[in-house]
Amino acid sequence: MITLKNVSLDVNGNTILKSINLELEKGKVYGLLGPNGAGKTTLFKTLLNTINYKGDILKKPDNITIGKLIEYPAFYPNLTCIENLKLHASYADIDQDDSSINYLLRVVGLVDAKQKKFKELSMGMKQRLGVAKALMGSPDLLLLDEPTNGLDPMGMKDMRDLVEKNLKNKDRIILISSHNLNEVSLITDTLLFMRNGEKILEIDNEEDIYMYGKVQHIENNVKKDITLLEDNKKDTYFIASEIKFNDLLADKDFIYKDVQKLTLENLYIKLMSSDLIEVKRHA
Ligand SMILES: Nc1ncnc2c1ncn2[C@@H]1O[C@H](COP(=O)(O)OP(=O)(O)OP(=O)(O)O)[C@@H](O)[C@H]1O
Repeated sequence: MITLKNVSLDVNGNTILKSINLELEKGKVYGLLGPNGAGKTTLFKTLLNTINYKGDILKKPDNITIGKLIEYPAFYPNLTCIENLKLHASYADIDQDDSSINYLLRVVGLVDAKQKKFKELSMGMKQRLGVAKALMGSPDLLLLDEPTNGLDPMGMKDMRDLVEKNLKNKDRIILISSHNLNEVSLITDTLLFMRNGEKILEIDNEEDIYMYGKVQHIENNVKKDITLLEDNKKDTYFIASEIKFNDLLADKDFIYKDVQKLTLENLYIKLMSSDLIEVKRHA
């Protein structure tokens, strides 16, 4: 488990990350969504401890290992896949013999291309080699920053299968950032929406349809199955999966108004183009 408490970053007076609170649990895949400049890559860098942030990141156990694919995968163009991975293993002081490197190449579907030079690989193959590098040492936390960037639909599906079948396991936390909402919704357990350096909503990724509207009579009760959102503190809104919302309708203590169905894309647009932000609950 990794806990972020009030993680913030200011650079030259600009807020890059704003008081991020987050709990990452092992066995789960998290999707990080947000527009260009929202702070997704910077959040990865705080987890990697490569930038000076304020706040705390608590890791249990504290020797959690991290694998990363951040920005464009960097390899030597004239070396083969296998040579690149061996070189990285020696730089990173990770004990990898030939059979474990071959195993990694098999996991990412590159075993037939292992003697190809990096510069000869397709974009999708390069990304998968980047994943193989990230997987070295079987990390507890895997950070994948836009792993489907530049991939065609087949490449995206390959990456999705790779995450679901080979990367996800009960002991690992996976955090994936992407601009591709469909991809993210297909492979993640939890969606994290970021805007202007702030985590504005965290929601279980259960369905493609979300119910959204205003909610009243929430002050004295805490509804577990809805996420409350505030818009400039004028009104309280809610967001819930369709199934949960149908259960909630039976509870007459709550009044829901202006309810509409939103696709993930519509939800994203609404969150990014308004002041909506998740309300902290009093548990
Ligand atoms: N080294 C740096 N110095 C100053 N500002 C930076 C630095 N790196 C990033 N930023 C700024 O931090 C903000 C967040 O950038 P970041 O790369 O984390 O966003 P992102 O959500 O990953 O965006 P994208 O979707 O384009 O990858 C941006 O405004 C960016 O200009």
